[in-house]
Amino acid sequence: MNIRRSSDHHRGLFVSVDGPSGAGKSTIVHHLAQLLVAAGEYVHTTAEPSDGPIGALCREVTESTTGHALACLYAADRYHHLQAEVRPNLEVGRMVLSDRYIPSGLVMQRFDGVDPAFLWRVNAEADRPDLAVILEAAPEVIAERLSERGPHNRFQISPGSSHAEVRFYRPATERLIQAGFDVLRVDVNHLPPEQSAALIRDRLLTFFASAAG
Ligand SMILES: Nc1ncnc2c1ncn2[C@@H]1O[C@H](COP(=O)(O)OP(=O)(O)O)[C@@H](O)[C@H]1O
Ligand SMILES: Cc1cn([C@H]2C[C@H](O)[C@@H](COP(=O)(O)OP(=O)(O)O)O2)c(=O)[nH]c1=O
Repeated sequence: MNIRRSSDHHRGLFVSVDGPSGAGKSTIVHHLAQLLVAAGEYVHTTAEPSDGPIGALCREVTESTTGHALACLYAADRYHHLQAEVRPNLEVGRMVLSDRYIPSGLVMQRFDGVDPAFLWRVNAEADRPDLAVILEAAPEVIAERLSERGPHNRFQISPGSSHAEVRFYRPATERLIQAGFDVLRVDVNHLPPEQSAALIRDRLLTFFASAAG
């Protein structure tokens, strides 16, 4: 099934995938990329923090820095990621799939008590994705997946971190919808990652259908 001719040279679509740590973002982005390539798309997968210099700094200082400083640093990485990697790929017609984007910036720095209004402001100039996917799951489900995988940093080690993350995602998702973002919420409690990816692919198909029609 060829959903769109890649030679059309249209701007690609920008899709972000966020959700609590352990929900399955990386796994789903991997499957989604495979499905889109099989459908004839050129796909560029990426993640935040990015592979660029500011992303490296984010990873280096996440354990030793907190609050507003870290919020600004992740936002700085986001603006640089857009300029250096996301936009250039979109411009040549590739679909860009980002494992974490603005929603993570609205959620994670709340662990350090940063005011949601500040997080919104510092991210306000970042490009709006064509589709912002938010994976949703019960804290017990993601805590279980995280304990099998192992924590990646301080946001994932405290026993209540999964509960807090799920709680922070609710107002962040509502804020995005209120601001007019196209949000797709996917309940990943029971779905295997391949099926979640297929659901997102089907939603993207509707974009191509409406662009063609
Ligand atoms: N739908 C699913 N059902 C069961 N386990 C899953 C599912 N999605 C992901 N996993 C597992 O959960 C763990 C976390 O997945 P990962 O994709 O790394 O999450 P994230 O990127 O959201 O932190 C991995 O060990 C992965 O294999
Ligand atoms: C994009 C972003 C990520 N982060 C954090 C959340 C994650 O703990 C970490 C990304 O590390 P990563 O190893 O990719 O974790 P995961 O597999 O759980 O996504 O960066 C922020 O704190 N703020 C942000 O804006």
